[in-house]
Amino acid sequence: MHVGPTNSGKTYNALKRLEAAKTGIYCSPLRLLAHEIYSRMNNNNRPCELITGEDRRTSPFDFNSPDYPTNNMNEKQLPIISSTIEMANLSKFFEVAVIDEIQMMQDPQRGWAWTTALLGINAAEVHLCGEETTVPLVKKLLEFTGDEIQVIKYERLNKLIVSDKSVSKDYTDIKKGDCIICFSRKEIFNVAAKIEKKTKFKCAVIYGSLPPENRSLQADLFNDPNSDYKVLVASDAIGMGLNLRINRVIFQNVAKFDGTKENNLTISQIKQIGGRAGRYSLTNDEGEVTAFNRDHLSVIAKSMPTTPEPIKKAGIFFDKNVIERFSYQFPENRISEVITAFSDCAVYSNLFFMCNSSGISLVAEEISKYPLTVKQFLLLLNAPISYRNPVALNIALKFVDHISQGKECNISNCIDINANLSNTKAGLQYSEALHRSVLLYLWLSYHYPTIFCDIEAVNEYKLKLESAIQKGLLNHASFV
Ligand SMILES: Nc1ncnc2c1ncn2[C@@H]1O[C@H](COP(=O)(O)OP(=O)(O)OP(=O)(O)O)[C@@H](O)[C@H]1O
Repeated sequence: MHVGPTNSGKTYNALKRLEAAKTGIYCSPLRLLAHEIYSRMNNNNRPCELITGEDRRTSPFDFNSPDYPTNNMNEKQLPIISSTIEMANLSKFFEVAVIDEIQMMQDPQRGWAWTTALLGINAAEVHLCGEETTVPLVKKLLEFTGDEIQVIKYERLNKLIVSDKSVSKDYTDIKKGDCIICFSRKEIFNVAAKIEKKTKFKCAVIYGSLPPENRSLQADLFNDPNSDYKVLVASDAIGMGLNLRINRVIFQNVAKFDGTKENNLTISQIKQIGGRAGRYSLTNDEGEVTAFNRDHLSVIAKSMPTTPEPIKKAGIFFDKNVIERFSYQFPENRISEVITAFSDCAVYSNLFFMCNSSGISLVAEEISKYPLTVKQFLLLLNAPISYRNPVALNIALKFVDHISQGKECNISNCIDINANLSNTKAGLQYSEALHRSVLLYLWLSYHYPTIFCDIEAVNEYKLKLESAIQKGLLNHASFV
């Protein structure tokens, strides 16, 4: 286990070991990070394949070519795999597996994917990277599997300091390399517009519902020393995966609205977000963390040196095959009812918790209106369907309709791909919803290749959407 604070080289060292292995897999928390490792490995002459829900790519090397990469024994290297955690191959044997951000086992929605990989991956050496708070739980779980564990502790590569004074609320103290952390899309655009008005800097923006491709483009704008985008305004979506040239993190707030109420940020969240300042290899200066509000700053100052409580439980989720067998016993009930009953009745040890199935229940409710087989129904419950966004949900249901009828689905059957994509606030939101639909189409194409076979048009449209979203983001000053 490689444990330590953010920016301490945990993943870097685990990946060095993976690169040298004969066979191996990297399990990523994010699609974009899986892509980054895929590109980085192949650029380092280490053949690598990519497997995510939406994308599969072979290594760019030709095995029969004399230039095919070899190891120091002059043997041709088998490709390693870079995969998203949910897609991790649990049946193949690997010499080395790397599971990144292992503390995500405690995530209420996706935690099950880390627990399943930890307990199920078939490798001689498994490298877990993440927070030290996960060590006691991992040790307990490994008592059941009989694995040996070695814990390697890391220190931050760059110094990180907490400012002794807060930043002026009128934004006049904003400097190049600052990153302001806000907790809603609306607030991000408001703050970015004010900073652009009060200072000479332009702002790049990053938030959770932005497609990863656009997050990456915004990160490039901010990282490029020759661009005017010297300031970043972002949500906590920057906590994982992106390498950013941030010198100073400024918290706009230390509480986050969850849809019903405001929750104070946890110590672990404050450390993870604050730790993004002063990323080693991008900025060699020390990082700094501060806030606009003095009370917020004292919360941050208390949190940064504090060790968070160890995590106590790992997420689990039901197995599709079990639900399928269950559902045959209750032919009178809808599958959504079977799932709810299963979640309510499941008994498990206190080392685990059942991941939140409310999103799945909403999707189940919507798709139960279509004549699907049990297998189709259960597969769709795992699909990335955006049930909260009416535009994306409506398109998803058109896809479901095609599946239920076994009818070929061209993207233009479900989306007007020739319609203008505007760069207004509403236009940006609309393009973001369409992008989610396109990703769903690609996800479905791997499960129903004869129904969702319009791949070339979809990939072309995906690029068009990313370009429209980028234009919308550059126009953010007009949103407020
Ligand atoms: N020995 C090294 N030589 C060169 N660069 C390094 C070295 N160790 C780490 N880095 C670079 O420092 C940065 C942070 O490293 P890494 O991503 O491994 O940190 P981490 O501890 O996994 O942090 P996080 O949890 O925030 O991802 C990366 O850009 C990485 O490439």
